[in-house]
Amino acid sequence: MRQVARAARASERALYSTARAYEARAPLVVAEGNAAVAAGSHPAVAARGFGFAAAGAFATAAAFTPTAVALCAEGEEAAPAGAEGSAPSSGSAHPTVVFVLGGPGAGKGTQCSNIVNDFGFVHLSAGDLLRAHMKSGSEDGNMVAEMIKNGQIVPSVVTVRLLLDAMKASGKERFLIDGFPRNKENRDAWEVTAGYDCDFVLFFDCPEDVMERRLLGRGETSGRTDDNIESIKKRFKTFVESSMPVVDYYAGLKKVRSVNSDQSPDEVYAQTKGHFAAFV
Ligand SMILES: Nc1ncnc2c1ncn2[C@@H]1O[C@H](COP(=O)(O)OP(=O)(O)O)[C@@H](O)[C@H]1O
Ligand SMILES: O=c1ccn([C@@H]2O[C@H](COP(=O)(O)OP(=O)(O)O)[C@@H](O)[C@H]2O)c(=O)[nH]1
Repeated sequence: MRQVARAARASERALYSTARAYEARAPLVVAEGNAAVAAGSHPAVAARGFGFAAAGAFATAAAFTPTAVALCAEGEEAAPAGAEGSAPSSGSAHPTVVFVLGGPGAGKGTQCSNIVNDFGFVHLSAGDLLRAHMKSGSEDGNMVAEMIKNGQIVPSVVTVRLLLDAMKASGKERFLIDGFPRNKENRDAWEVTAGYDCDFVLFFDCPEDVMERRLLGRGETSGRTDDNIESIKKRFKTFVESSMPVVDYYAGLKKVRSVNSDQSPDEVYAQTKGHFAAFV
């Protein structure tokens, strides 16, 4: 444990210099990133005061990764992911966060609504937040719109800020973060910016042909620019190449609670709620 803590502190010092070097190169973006940090609720993170840039996010995330891993390793030792259905101990220093992952159309949103009703979680869909942001007339709205249509992953600086703002605005302590993190950069940025990792990942496992049928059905009424066959194919590719490695990463940490979502909604929920027994 001491070794891990030392490694984390060393990485943190390295992170701080990286962030400072970065700040010198991109002051405007860091200012935006700091706004995101200020919106977050974790004091240790606010004290660090660093930011991400849309343009440089990928390179920067790579520089941050050792810290994220060190902090994660430390967190794991201090607060293990726990057995099925276990809740974090009371007095936890951070909110309860469950990342809800699964392919497009796997049924994440549908099941999140059920969990909200029964277990008092707040449901934050990263996709819904991005779609609202895109329609809000924001400066980067066009970029977000284009990326969603093409099934690409919006830079973390945008998504993490939207999520942390929404969490803060809710004033609540239990969150289902639906459809995020979608790649390694998202995951690293979350952990560094929020200052803590998720409690566990709820993963909906569904075959691609089933998801495709559902999405085409949803597309008849959703009005979404990406519920069409061309965008759906791109989203599947992004899911396999970028998002599944995140699920695999958490599986390696024994943090994934998996549900077969190729069943009726009621059957899926019967399995899903078993993972939340500790939150009644
Ligand atoms: N278990 C299920 N069986 C059949 N249809 C489903 C099931 N779960 C969700 N759906 C439908 O499939 C579509 C995609 O579900 P949704 O919850 O929006 O998925 P996601 O949030 O993973 O993209 C919606 O039209 C929804 O009503
Ligand atoms: O953290 C996120 C969540 C969503 N998206 C974008 O929003 C789209 C729709 O995501 P959502 O979760 O709403 O729908 P799903 O693909 O799961 O049906 C994705 O394809 C991405 O383009 C993103 O970039 N980052």
